[in-house]
Amino acid sequence: MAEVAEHPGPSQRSGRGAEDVSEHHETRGVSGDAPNVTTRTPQKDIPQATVARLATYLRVLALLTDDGVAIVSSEELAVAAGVNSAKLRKDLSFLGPNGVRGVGYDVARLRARIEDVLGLSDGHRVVLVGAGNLGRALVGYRGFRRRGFSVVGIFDNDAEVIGLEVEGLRVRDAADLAGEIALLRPTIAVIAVPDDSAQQVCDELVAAGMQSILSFALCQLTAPAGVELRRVDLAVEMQMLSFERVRNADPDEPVEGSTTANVAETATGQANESGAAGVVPNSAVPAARPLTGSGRIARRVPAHPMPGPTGMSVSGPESVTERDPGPTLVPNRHGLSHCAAQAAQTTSHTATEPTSKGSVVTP
Ligand SMILES: NC(=O)c1ccc[n+]([C@@H]2O[C@H](COP(=O)([O-])OP(=O)(O)OC[C@H]3O[C@@H](n4cnc5c(N)ncnc54)[C@H](O)[C@@H]3O)[C@@H](O)[C@H]2O)c1
Repeated sequence: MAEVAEHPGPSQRSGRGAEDVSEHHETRGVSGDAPNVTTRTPQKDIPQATVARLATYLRVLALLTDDGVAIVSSEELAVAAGVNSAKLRKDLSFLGPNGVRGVGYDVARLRARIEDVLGLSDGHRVVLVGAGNLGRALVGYRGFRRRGFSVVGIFDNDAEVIGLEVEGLRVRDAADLAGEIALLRPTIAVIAVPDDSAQQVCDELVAAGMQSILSFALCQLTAPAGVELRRVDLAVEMQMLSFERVRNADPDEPVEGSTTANVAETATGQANESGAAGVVPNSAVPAARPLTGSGRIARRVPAHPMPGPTGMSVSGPESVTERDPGPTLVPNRHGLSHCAAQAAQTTSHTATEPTSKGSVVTP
């Protein structure tokens, strides 16, 4: 938390910018003076981009709590979250009055309020289907539990995997999915099976009553209306980084061991010095640009990044500034042909793709 303390640090006293918190004052929700959350903000009124940023604020608030910080100003919270303070105040206005003019936000109360709005107050029970490389890494990541997501069941259909213990959980037989889900009462299901099994698993989860499904399969899945289906593709995140890296390259500034021509070749997939299309030798890779560069991702990085525990990062700034390494991902051994066949019929929301209204548009 040293980063927060330095720029300028949240404290037990009111911080700079605390007076700004009075900008948001909606009549619904809790009063700034009320000790308890009594009224739910209608979640449907909150834009999805704001929801994604609320999750970021929540992460920052959790770290502040860990550090014993009781009050934080809007400016301090904004810096730590990597957004500008006006946007933060606008986001928090959806929660109703929370801050106190000249004082700031009560960290515990704001945290509880955001958890309430995000539906996290009671935590979530998560089941995961596919106890392979990815599934085991996800189950092994303790950050989920810290953030209210407890994996209560893990399933597989491989006889050699069923019965194995993963992080204290016995891998259950996927054939028993429906009955086990009725017993386990999960609120979220995660799909980590190969692409050619993903739709079938999705259908089984829906049939078992699951209404919130997160899929790591690369192919797009379909589900009935009323089922919230989100997809995470870390490769898309890296493709976006790749794009930003190329876009941020200054054509007038030669980079050691490289030329602007190299950059252009990388972007277009044309042959470079090595003679291989789209492959650039290490020496030709341009140096990283300063975070203050003109690129969209670079602009979203906080001036003073705050590391913190994160889960499957599908959002903006925190994915650049994580403290915890998160799950270790192992390359998939399956092809993509199945996905291509399904690409035409999609209903899933893609958490990481730029076309989504999802969390990629965080600050
Ligand atoms: N979105 C991402 O960023 C990302 C990253 C890595 C992997 N993936 C995807 O995650 C999936 C899993 O990858 P992996 O490397 O863990 O694969 P893996 O082969 O190591 O594990 C897959 C597991 O699923 C099980 N399985 C297969 N069919 C099943 C079914 N019908 N019901 C229950 N279990 C079943 C297998 O027995 C195996 O244990 C793949 O689709 C991969 O493309 C996505």
